[in-house]
Amino acid sequence: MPAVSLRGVVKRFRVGSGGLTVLDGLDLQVRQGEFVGLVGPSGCGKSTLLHVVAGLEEPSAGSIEVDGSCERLGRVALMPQKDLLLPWKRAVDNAALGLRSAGLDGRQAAREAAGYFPLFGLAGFERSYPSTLSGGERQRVALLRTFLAGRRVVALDEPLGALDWITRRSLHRWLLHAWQRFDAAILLVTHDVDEALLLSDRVYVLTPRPARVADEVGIEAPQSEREGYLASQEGVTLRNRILRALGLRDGQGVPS
Ligand SMILES: Nc1ncnc2c1ncn2[C@@H]1O[C@H](COP(=O)(O)OP(=O)(O)OP(=O)(O)O)[C@@H](O)[C@H]1O
Repeated sequence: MPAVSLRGVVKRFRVGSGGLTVLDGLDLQVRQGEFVGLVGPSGCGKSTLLHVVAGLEEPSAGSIEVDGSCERLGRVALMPQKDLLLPWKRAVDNAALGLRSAGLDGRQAAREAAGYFPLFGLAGFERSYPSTLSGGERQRVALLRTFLAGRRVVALDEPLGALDWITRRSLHRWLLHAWQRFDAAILLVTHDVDEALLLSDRVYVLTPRPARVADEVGIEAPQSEREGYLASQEGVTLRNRILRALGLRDGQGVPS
């Protein structure tokens, strides 16, 4: 049974006196424990897709199942694009919010959350307030909070979008650790084709709004060997295929 299954999903919003079709017959699947990337032009409907998967929005047509159930609320941990930490709570208490949403009391949740700080490279920062953390550290706390919600499906909306590439590369490592440790199915929205290729088992490429699947690309090489793979002829060909599906010509960034 797939972790996430979308069949013919359509989403329309009412805008003024008219309607705006954002998702237009999407078929998409995420297997148990799979890491799936989602790339597409700005405004094509990626966040809307995650909201629909998480049960925050209902589709106008089509069907969605998470772990074989149409009831999605409470089955998906969503990290929205702007996932702000609560400034008045220490890092450990921010991370513990994930566990509290899973039903643990405050003290127990904080103790358990603190146990994961070393895994996320956050040892020593447990009692720090968000304002004193770097951007990368804050995102790691937010990622930890998301994983600690204990859901089998994790939906991440551009979690690293605001960070520089060096910081992002180190966070890719933490993200892959967390994926393995929590054995979750991940749906990751990113603008960055290289990020999608470095992390994902499979990448869905979406068309401009209304979003449809323009291409679906599987990546065979294990994540630990991706850097080398992406520099190989096969990796370059795959990257160019995604850029073409996005309407960009062979890495030149020129719309075709
Ligand atoms: N609640 C809503 N009501 C009306 N229109 C909406 C609503 N939510 C999203 N939209 C519209 O749907 C379209 C897709 O938005 P969405 O945020 O899903 O795109 P996106 O691909 O995530 O964009 P970006 O990559 O820039 O974050 C946009 O045109 C947006 O204005």
